[in-house]
Amino acid sequence: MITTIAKLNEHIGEEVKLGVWMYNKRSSGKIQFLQLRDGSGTVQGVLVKNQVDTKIWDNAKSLTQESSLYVWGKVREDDRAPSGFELDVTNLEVIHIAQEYPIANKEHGVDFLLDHRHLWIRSERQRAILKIRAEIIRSIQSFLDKDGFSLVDPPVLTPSSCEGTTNLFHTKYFEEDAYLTQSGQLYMEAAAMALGRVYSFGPTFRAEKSKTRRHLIEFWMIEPEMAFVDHEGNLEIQEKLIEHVVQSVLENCKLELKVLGRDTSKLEKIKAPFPRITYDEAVDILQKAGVDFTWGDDFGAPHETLLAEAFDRPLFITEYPTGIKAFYMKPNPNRPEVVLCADMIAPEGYGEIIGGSQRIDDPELLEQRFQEHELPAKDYAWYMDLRRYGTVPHSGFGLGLERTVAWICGLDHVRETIPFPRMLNRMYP
Ligand SMILES: NC(=O)C[C@H]([NH3+])C(=O)NS(=O)(=O)OC[C@H]1O[C@@H](n2cnc3c(N)ncnc32)[C@H](O)[C@@H]1O
Ligand SMILES: [Mg+2]
Repeated sequence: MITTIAKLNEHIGEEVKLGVWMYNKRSSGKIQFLQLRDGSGTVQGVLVKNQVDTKIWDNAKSLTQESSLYVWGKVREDDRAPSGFELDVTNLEVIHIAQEYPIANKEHGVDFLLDHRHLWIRSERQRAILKIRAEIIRSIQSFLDKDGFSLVDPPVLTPSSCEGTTNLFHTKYFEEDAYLTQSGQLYMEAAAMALGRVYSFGPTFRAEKSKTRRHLIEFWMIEPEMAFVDHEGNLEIQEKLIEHVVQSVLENCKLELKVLGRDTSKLEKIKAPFPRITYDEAVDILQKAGVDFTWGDDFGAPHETLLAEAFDRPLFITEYPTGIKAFYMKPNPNRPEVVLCADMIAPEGYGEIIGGSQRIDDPELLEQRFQEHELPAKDYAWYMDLRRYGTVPHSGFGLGLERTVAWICGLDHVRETIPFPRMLNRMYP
């Protein structure tokens, strides 16, 4: 019966059949060692010349890197093997002899690997990253579903902006102008008035002409939105969520974290509550550290790194100046020049992974913000209705999936965190 490498522990001593690709091999003349993978894991197939038909031996010899085959063999425990098992091969059937594989088992440049991303994702490292990405998604949804959140899907084609008009992706919607969504938030606010606690999970788009290790043009965001939850309640949900996600990856992705060589002791420390400093306190820290920084400016990556390095878990920076934040953010009632928002800054220099805030729930103030931000009221008439018909205090946040994956995996660049990265000057493959 055909099984998978991940389930070999259920078949110790048994003869099994696997569908695999051979990603490497070595031979001692009388024994061939086939490095096999099937997407669920890797195992070494051992072929002994005098124990199989010549035809099987020759078929094995003909295998090239990434050739596909069925292989039969007896599962044998071997604690020297990463998976704990080896396969004593008794038969094999070639499915396809791969052409000369472009990604040889050696170093390649980033652009070459990105040009071959459709093949690069087969490598053990990239597979490990994508498995951890999948676990992060699973654990986020599990946490939110258990906490009474409902998944709601916002539109991707939208008539207006949410996060400013400088990085909108414009397209045509028949005769009308349309924009790829920057954030599902505004629609999540409508959904929260219907279902209480909701979240969206999907691609979002920012035409940002910035080539940094944190920015993608298309990235995936999880956007929870909660009716009757205030600023502090928002932070508490975020820190519990991140604690749960990190613990889930530590529990369920041990092998993948080992493949990446990730120092998991740093992840073990990620426990709520997370430290909170205000924007004012952050400015004070920077200025005392000799950084030339003016109140009212936004933080850049170096500032976030310096501020976070004093902490071993994510840091909330709260209450930024109203003037540098989005139109929808609720001002602090006692100090209107700052808003009830927070960025969550990951440790180890990974920067902002979450942006969130309490939303303006006062109709007059929101009308005023549309004028201040020169936003066409007609495009937001539906959004104003949320304040005309039973407005309530509500808050939410956007978790950037790729930046979270980069931090938890300990990666240098977000391009490895998404199956097919869209970056400045790259939309292929
Ligand atoms: N529902 C909400 O309240 C979300 C809110 N409307 C929003 O979009 N906030 S954000 O612009 O800070 O983006 C949120 C997160 O989205 C990530 N982000 C934001 N922009 C990017 C780019 N360009 N590449 C990768 N990741 C990005 C990053 O982790 C940010 O913290
Ligand atoms: Mg932000």
